[in-house]
Order: sequence, then C-alpha cells, then structure tokens
Amino acid sequence: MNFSTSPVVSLREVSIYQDVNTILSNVNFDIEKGEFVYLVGRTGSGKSSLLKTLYSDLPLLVGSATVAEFNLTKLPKKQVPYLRRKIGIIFQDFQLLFDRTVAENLSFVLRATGWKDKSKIKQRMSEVLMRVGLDAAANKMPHQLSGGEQQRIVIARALLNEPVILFADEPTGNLDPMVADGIMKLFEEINNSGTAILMATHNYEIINRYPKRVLKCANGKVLDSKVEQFTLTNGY
Ligand SMILES: Nc1ncnc2c1ncn2[C@@H]1O[C@H](COP(=O)(O)OP(=O)(O)OP(=O)(O)O)[C@@H](O)[C@H]1O
Repeated sequence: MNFSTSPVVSLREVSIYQDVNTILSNVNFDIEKGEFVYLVGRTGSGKSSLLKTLYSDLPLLVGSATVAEFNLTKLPKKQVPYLRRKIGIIFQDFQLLFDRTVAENLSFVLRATGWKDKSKIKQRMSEVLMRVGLDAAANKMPHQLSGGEQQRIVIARALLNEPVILFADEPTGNLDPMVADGIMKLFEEINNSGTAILMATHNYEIINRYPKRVLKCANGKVLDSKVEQFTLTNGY
C-alpha cells in the first residue's frame, strides 16, 4: 500500500514537442492520488502528445515532471518499464493480441513485468477479469468479444499491476453510447477504489453526465478548470 500524499502527476514549466514543433508550453498541473481528470481539446491540440510524455513515450526535454514518483527529466530508457508498472495505459484502438486468448493476453503482460509464479498469475488474472465483469472470458479469443468487452479486457490488462493512475486516450471513442456509459461506470468504480484517472475524450455528453475536473489543450497551453473558468460548449 502506498501511503504517500505526494501528487501522482506533477508538471512544472513543461514544454512538449513533436519533432522540432512546440505542441504545448508552460504546462503546470498536479493530479492528486485518487483524482479523476478529463483531458479535452480539438483534434491536434496536443492531448495524445501530453499523455505520451506522461507515460514516457515522448522524452521530457523542457521543464520538470514526476509521474508515480518517477522523475521524467532524463529518465533513463531502462527505467521506463518500471514506470510503466506503476501506471496503466488504455488506448482507443485496443491493441490486444488477436491471435491469443484473453488469458494469454493478460499473462503475457504479467510475465513481461516480472511475474513468475503460475498460481499467482492465474489468481491475478481472475481478479482483474472479475473486476471488469468478464470472469467467464478467459479462454475466449478477442474476436469472440464485442467492442465494449474488448475494451474491458484492455482495462483489465491495465489494472494487472495495481497502477496508481490510469492514462486513457479516448477509451470510449469507438463505442456506442450505452456501451460507453458502462465503461464510464467501470472507470468510476476503479477510481472510487483509489486509482487516479486521466482520460482524454471528445465526448462531452460523458463529461456532462460524469462531471469532473477538466484540463483543456488550447492554443499551445493547458487550461485547468481547477484554476480558471472556461467554456466547454459546442465541443471546445
Ligand atoms: N509522431 C508525430 N510526429 C510529428 N508530429 C506529430 C506526431 N504525432 C502528432 N504530431 C503533431 O502534434 C500535434 C498534436 O497532436 P496530438 O496527437 O497530440 O493531438 P490530439 O489533441 O491528441 O489530437 P486527436 O484529438 O486527434 O487525437 C499535431 O499537430 C500533430 O500533427
């Protein structure tokens, strides 16, 4: 159990680049343990680039940032897998291995992150599948599941190592409204049990139904609803 009260994410004077282009600059915010925060902004405004920086897929070149107590400034490449064990990442396009069963998809991640004991692996897989309401799906192939069920498996996979925060990039993007709502309810349950969530979304219906703090990428900056008021009308 982590009793630390330091923020799960903390950014100071961060700039984010793609190639030589500055995408966002002067980014400052913290996300506390157990917070649920949306990340919004027009297409191309920098949401994915910001998330990629936080899970160390893009290097942090300017400013300082910590995620799950890892200092991202000059984080050595060999430290990245250790950071990834403390966080969960959920993409829009599920990125499941389609030639393997659900159980194999999950055990692949556990083995890759250092789990060796077969009975512990089995137990952890069954715990996370139960958590997402798909305990009967272990032996199914991903293509035998609906889109919403596949997304639940991706969420189960992200939960395997008990992350302190989930980074989710448009997790409801390809799902119909009812299914998306079920995914949001699952996120709320996960969040209520103490995992922080930063979720990029274009879905304003969801934001209205489940209101939370919002970070908004606009004009190369990140606005924070905790600090200043801004509108979310008509998309952005
Ligand atoms: N791999 C890359 N190489 C160069 N430029 C990139 C790369 N990925 C993104 N960009 C550029 O960075 C800017 C921000 O893109 P990003 O994907 O972060 O936006 P976004 O807000 O997530 O958009 P969307 O809502 O469409 O996912 C865009 O101008 C994009 O063209």
